[in-house]
Parts: sequence; C-alpha cells; structure tokens
Amino acid sequence: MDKGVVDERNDSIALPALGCLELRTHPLRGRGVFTRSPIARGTLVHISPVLLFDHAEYSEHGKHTKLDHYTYCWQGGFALALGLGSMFNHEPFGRENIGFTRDMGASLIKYTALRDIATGEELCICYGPNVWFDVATKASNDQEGSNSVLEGNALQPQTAEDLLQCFDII
Ligand SMILES: C[S@@+](CC[C@H](N)C(=O)[O-])C[C@H]1O[C@@H](n2cnc3c(N)ncnc32)[C@H](O)[C@@H]1O
Repeated sequence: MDKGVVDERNDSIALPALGCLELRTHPLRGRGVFTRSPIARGTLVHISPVLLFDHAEYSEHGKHTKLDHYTYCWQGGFALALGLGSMFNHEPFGRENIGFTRDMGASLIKYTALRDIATGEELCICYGPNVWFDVATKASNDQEGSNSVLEGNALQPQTAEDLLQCFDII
C-alpha cells in the first residue's frame, strides 16, 4: 500500500483509501468507524487532510461550537480532521487499535493499525487521559459495536486544550 507521503516533485499527496471501512452508529458512542475486512498491524488505514484554526479564531468561535468535540491540538491552534479522522471514537490508552501521527508540514493526520484488527471491529484512537464525556468502552472483540459498557467517569467537561491530547501514539 502507498505510504501516503508527499511527492516533492509535484507537491501531490497520495491518499490511499481502504475500501473496507464503514460508519456505524452506536447508541452510546455515536457514529464510529468499523471494518468489513481484517486489517493487518501496521497498515496505514486513513489519511485526513486537516482544516486549521489559529488560537484567536478558535477561542473566539470554534470552541463555542460542536467543533470543540472534534478538533485536534495543532501547532498554532487547532485542526479539524476531514475525511474519517473526526469519526474515530475513543478507547482508553492501551485499548485503542489505531494510532495517529500529525504531519504538521503537510497538514495531514495519518492513522495506522497498532495491531491486527478483525472483521467487524470498531477502529478507535485514544483521545488522551482527559475526556469530556462518559466513556462507553468496547467489550473485547466487539463484533457489532453493540456490547459497549458505560464506564464510571467522573471527568468534568474539559477545555479544547484537552481534546485529543497532544501525544501521537505510534
Ligand atoms: C470526534 S467525535 C467521534 C464521532 C462521534 N461519535 C460522532 O458521532 O460524531 C467525539 C465524540 O464521540 C463520542 N465518543 C467518542 N468515543 C466515545 C466513547 N468511548 N464513549 C462515549 N462516547 C464517545 C463523544 O460524544 C465525543 O464527543
């Protein structure tokens, strides 16, 4: 599979797309990304171009809207991941099956399988330690995304700075 790197000769960026991904809706977690085929560890599963907001624009506008539940910390402000990047739900650290890296130069986020992922599994990233919602975790090997359980979570709603904490996992 193409690595999704910037081709410096013509400034184009290859955007490999896995045809096996689909969106499903869960009553507790909302929409999420699932796979219809097995995915091998290390596979580049998605690349999201991002829409950047500088700190001033974000604090004046973005953080007062639903955007605040979707944006990633970014150099100089915040970024909305386009494509499927905003659809990955959260699993607590160590339970996520997708890692991501921010390519600040190319304004992209790359999502990679951290382990082998089975048909029917939900693809989840870890947003970091401080989340703003009650976490419904996946039951192990949840095939339909229907076995989620609500974890007791006393976390208060957090500021945008806490959203999708700034550590890259892979
Ligand atoms: C980046 S969006 C992910 C897509 C979202 N599920 C949707 O339908 O638009 C983040 C939001 O998804 C929900 N979410 C993500 N992971 C969750 C989880 N483990 N448990 C409960 N809600 C979750 C929360 O409402 C959170 O604000």
